[in-house]
Amino acid sequence: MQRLSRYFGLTLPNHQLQTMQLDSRAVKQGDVFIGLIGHQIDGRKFVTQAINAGAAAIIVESDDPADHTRLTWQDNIPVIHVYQLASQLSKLAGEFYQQPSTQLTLVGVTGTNGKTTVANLLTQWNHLLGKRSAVMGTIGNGFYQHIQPATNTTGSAVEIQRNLAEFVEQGAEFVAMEVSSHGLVQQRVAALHFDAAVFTNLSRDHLDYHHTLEAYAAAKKTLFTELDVKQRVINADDVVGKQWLQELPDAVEVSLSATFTPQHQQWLKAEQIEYHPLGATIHFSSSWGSAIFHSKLIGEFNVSNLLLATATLLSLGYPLSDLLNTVSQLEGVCGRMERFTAENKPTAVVDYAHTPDALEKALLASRLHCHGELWCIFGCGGDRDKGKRPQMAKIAEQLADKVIITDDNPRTEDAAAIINDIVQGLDFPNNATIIHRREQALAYAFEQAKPNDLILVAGKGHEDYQIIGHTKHHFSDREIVSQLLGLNNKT
Ligand SMILES: CC(=O)N[C@H]1[C@@H](OP(=O)(O)OP(=O)(O)OC[C@H]2O[C@@H](n3ccc(=O)[nH]c3=O)[C@H](O)[C@@H]2O)O[C@H](CO)[C@@H](O)[C@@H]1O[C@H](C)C(=O)N[C@@H](C)C(=O)N[C@H](CCC(=O)O)C(=O)O
Ligand SMILES: Nc1ncnc2c1ncn2[C@@H]1O[C@H](COP(=O)(O)OP(=O)(O)OP(=O)(O)O)[C@@H](O)[C@H]1O
Ligand SMILES: N[C@H](CCC[C@H](N)C(=O)O)C(=O)O
Ligand SMILES: [Mg+2]
Repeated sequence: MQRLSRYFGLTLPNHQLQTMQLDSRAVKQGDVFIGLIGHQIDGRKFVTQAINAGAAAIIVESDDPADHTRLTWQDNIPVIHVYQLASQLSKLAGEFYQQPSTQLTLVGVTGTNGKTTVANLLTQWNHLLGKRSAVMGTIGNGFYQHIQPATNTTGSAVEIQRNLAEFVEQGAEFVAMEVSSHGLVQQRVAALHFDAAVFTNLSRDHLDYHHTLEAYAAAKKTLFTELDVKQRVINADDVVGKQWLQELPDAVEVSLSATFTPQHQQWLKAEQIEYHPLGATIHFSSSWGSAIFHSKLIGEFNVSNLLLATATLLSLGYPLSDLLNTVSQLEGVCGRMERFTAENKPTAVVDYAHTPDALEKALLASRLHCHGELWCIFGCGGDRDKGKRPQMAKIAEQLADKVIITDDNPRTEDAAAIINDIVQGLDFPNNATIIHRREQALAYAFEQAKPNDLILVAGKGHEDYQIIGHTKHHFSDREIVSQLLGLNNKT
């Protein structure tokens, strides 16, 4: 409690507090419950429930500035009222958990696509270099190869500080985390101390939340302009990244283009890239020196992701020779351009492309590795940005030889209505096959495709569920593809 007393300038009982909890249902004896005014629910109505569950202190959001740091009591438990609590929570939780982000190297990764890939590459690379390293993001949170699933890409302000504190306690030296635009707008990372922040790219997504692309870009930008960040690593091939670089003269420029002319002191650019069936050979130069990387990753965008990770580590002082010695051991990330092959069967690539830009990139990358016909199986999530649906259809039709449209987490929407929105983007709707049940769509593709064809299964990547209504049913593209190929359940 002393830390809370100090933080708020209040005299509070001298109890030892346990965990900070945002959800009353998780409160245990000795915890602090935080009652926030949420988007859907007023969390303050759970104070009594939290006290009954054993909360030793309560902090509640107040909409009245005059109420700020007012102390009241309920059943002998102190209740501290805080104006605009949500925006202070990262700082408060940081104080509570003894500023864990200052006790390790923390890298934040933002952008529409590539966050999971770059964050996981950074963590995996640090592991290969012998450092205790953890990750937080879409696939989950935890040390390399010990990742526990998480609800959100970017956890709550409290969860992040708590996870970081646990990582510190378990000896972590390095953590990479995905920073979503929602996380930035909701101040979930506001008081973290980032050693580096990475920007991958910006394209259409989440307009249901941000409404305009400008607001979405502005949300991402705050990581580089408003938060405590030492190194800024920016994709100079991205239109938005290019603009930001003009405003951020200390930022590291990263480009896939040999004709790119660096303007800043720190930079890295590809000189030549060779794509081959099992990966890519990348010749690059940089302000830290030149090298040739042999990588198992496939697709042009993964070269961009890899070079962003490389520039980040170089800017943090990692020797180029260490990176060169380990780069070829880096594995692709679960459900991101993940290839499944069996003799005399079509190749399958399971990928998480669920935006128009990602689908385009995934199809172009697949084409590089496909000798027969290119199949594309995809759908669009319900209760998410509807505008992307016809755009994804158009891209699939233009870049694949065969298109199968199927369900992808219809959630509370009617699956037929979602597919109807998708089909509106097709110039030749009769050429596409519609099969709602995803396992049937996959089975159909594998029946019809020839051994030298490639089937891109897009949209679900690592997900092991199909959300229908509010229910999560077990479902995994990776498992089904493995079964269809007669593989030993590669999951
Ligand atoms: C709309 C939105 O973003 N909501 C986020 C927000 O929730 P909120 O505070 O508004 O929650 P609420 O449901 O109104 O509840 C208010 C409070 O009551 C508490 N409560 C509620 C019930 C109860 O019995 N007891 C109780 O104490 C809740 O714990 C909460 O603190 O803050 C929570 C904590 O940070 C988030 O988990 C939650 O994300 C929801 C689950 C969500 O779906 N968010 C998505 C849109 C999201 O954030 N996505 C991004 C991007 C993904 C991507 O890039 O693809 C992400 O970072 O995951
Ligand atoms: N640098 C990139 N540029 C464009 N597309 C990419 C890039 N990296 C990955 N992709 C595509 O986007 C998909 C999602 O990649 P990844 O999971 O790394 O991104 P993310 O930003 O974490 O996405 P999300 O916000 O959905 O978690 C991949 O499956 C791939 O199709
Ligand atoms: N984290 C993103 C990914 C969606 C992936 C796709 N499978 C879907 O359900 O739309 C979201 O929730 O919008
Ligand atoms: Mg992600």
